[in-house]
Amino acid sequence: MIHIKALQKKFQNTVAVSSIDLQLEEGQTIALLGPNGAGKTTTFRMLAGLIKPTSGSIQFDQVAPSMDHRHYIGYLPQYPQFHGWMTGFEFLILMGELSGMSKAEAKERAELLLTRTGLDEAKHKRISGYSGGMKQRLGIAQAMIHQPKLLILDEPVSSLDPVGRRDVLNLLKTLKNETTILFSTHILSDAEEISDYLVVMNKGRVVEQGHVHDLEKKYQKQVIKLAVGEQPDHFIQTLETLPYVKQTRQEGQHIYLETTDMDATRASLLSLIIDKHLELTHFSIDKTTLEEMFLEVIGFEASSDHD
Ligand SMILES: Nc1ncnc2c1ncn2[C@@H]1O[C@H](COP(=O)(O)OP(=O)(O)OP(=O)(O)O)[C@@H](O)[C@H]1O
Repeated sequence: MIHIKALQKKFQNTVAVSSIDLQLEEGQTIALLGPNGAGKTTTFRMLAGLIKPTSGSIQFDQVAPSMDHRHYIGYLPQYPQFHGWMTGFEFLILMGELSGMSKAEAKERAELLLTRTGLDEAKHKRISGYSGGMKQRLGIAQAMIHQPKLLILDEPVSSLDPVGRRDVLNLLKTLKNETTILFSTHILSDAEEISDYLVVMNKGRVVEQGHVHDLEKKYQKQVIKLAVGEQPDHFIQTLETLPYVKQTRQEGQHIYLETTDMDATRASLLSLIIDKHLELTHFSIDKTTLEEMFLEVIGFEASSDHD
């Protein structure tokens, strides 16, 4: 649906986005992840048609290259501006009219979106009295006023308190079925919770991308944590000879054992402990999270700077 090819943006001497290639599919919720300065906002501003790429191309399947693709996109900037003296209802009607609707159409759409975003009760109140979460929900309603096919949200939950954050995440979950959503965040658990596809950027480049479940499979490690009544360093040598054991490490009295086959390793480990009459004082199974994937790909990039 969106084909991004060799997209680059330079600001004087800063390369904000460095030749990225992406294919984004219709109907998905896509999270763009990355630390500060990764190039997320710059990528979004190019997609939304607010700034021109230095080179490369963005092609929308449903929009002819000669056409303005902006009607196709709803955009919520990282720091949205509102007229605080207006009510939420007035603001949405104004935004609808600015996007080319008649007053009657804009009113109807505003009513609908205020209900969708849970702002019905506050619709005749001034925006200056809205909480951060309410403003962000109003911002999402504004981005959806013209029924865009693609909703681009720049860090929609970063500045919110836990309640506001939860409200916006829940709203995004309900919007998933009606539009393609592309949003940025540096909080991986938010991305994991609501998105189907993850794109990780660092220093202007895409360093990893894939469907959430594929990335989980690729990066999730299965780890056994155990403690036995024997010096761990001695026991570790025996553990390393077990099949499927990939890596072991010791932290105090605990041994961490990474395996490629949890069932087989658990069985052989427990029979080893019984055979050797060892006292098992701790046994648990952990899975690493995508958080570690995020740190790994970001960390890898950071260290490659020193090459
Ligand atoms: N208008 C500009 N002029 C000069 N440099 C810019 C401009 N906009 C962005 N940059 C630089 O481009 C790089 C990428 O910035 P960008 O805002 O796209 O990152 P980001 O991933 O959105 O970061 P954040 O999470 O902090 O919002 C940064 O080094 C930033 O300083």
